Amino acid sequence: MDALHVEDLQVELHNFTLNNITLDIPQGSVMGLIGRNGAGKTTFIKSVLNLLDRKGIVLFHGRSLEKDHEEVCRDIAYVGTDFDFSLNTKVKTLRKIYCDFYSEFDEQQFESLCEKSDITLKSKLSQLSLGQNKLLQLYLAICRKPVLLILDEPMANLDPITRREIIELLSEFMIDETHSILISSHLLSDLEKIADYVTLIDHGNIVLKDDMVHLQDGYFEVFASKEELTKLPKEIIIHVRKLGDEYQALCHVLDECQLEGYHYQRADLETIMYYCCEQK
Ligand SMILES: Nc1ncnc2c1ncn2[C@@H]1O[C@H](COP(=O)(O)OP(=O)(O)OP(=O)(O)O)[C@@H](O)[C@H]1O
Repeated sequence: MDALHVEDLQVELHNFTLNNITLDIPQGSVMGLIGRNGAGKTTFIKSVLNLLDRKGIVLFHGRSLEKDHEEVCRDIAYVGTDFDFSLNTKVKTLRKIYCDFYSEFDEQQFESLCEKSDITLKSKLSQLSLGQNKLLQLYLAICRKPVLLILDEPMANLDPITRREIIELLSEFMIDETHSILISSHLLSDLEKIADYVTLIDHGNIVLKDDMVHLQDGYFEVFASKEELTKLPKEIIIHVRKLGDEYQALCHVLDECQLEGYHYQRADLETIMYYCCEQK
């Protein structure tokens, strides 16, 4: 069963359209959502959660938010770009709200996570750093014990050590095979550590969807002349860029032997994104 099934999702905003997005997140896996600024990642996440008007099918473990609102809301925890509490709210007030509202909320885990990040229970949100605010949102979400975590840029404003700790925390969350994560991030090296699948959105369209093993092993950047490139099988060439007299191509091969005799290097996620996104 898929933790999230999205089919033909469409969103029309004033100056932006999200076009026929179709994707599945198998239960027990982490889907990374990547794309340039303004590509449509947040719009996608918000529309999946019915925070924006949309067309299409969205099912969480086979259930829809419209028909099974209570169960679906209990199963999902969302960390977005905004935090819906007043800056005067104290951490201990949030702890109480979450304890009252979510029967599964793990108070002890929450307190120990806060302590680790120097977030004191008597602090107001206004007294926390940007990073601590983000961490607090993540801790509240994780301690609710959801089955699906939806995280929009959770690593923004976090230092490299804290980011590692968050990746460990998310990896611990994923030990339970019924858990799944949808995570958008510009920090591709973080996603490379945790995502099982990656979806790349560009100008409101999915331009690439693959699993991380393929992404890390099957994509190569080939440097060649136009004549040399024409000798490569067309089906392995994903995108070509011209730089001066030289051509660079992103190729997807099942076996590196297919590139024998060519000057090439393995493409990381950033390079793949560079080729697949339209230049502005
Ligand atoms: N409420 C809204 N009304 C109208 N347009 C919007 C609204 N929210 C976002 N947009 C537009 O939709 C497009 C996609 O924005 P979105 O926030 O989804 O991008 P993103 O991929 O999350 O970008 P970033 O990486 O910068 O956060 C942008 O052009 C943005 O201006």
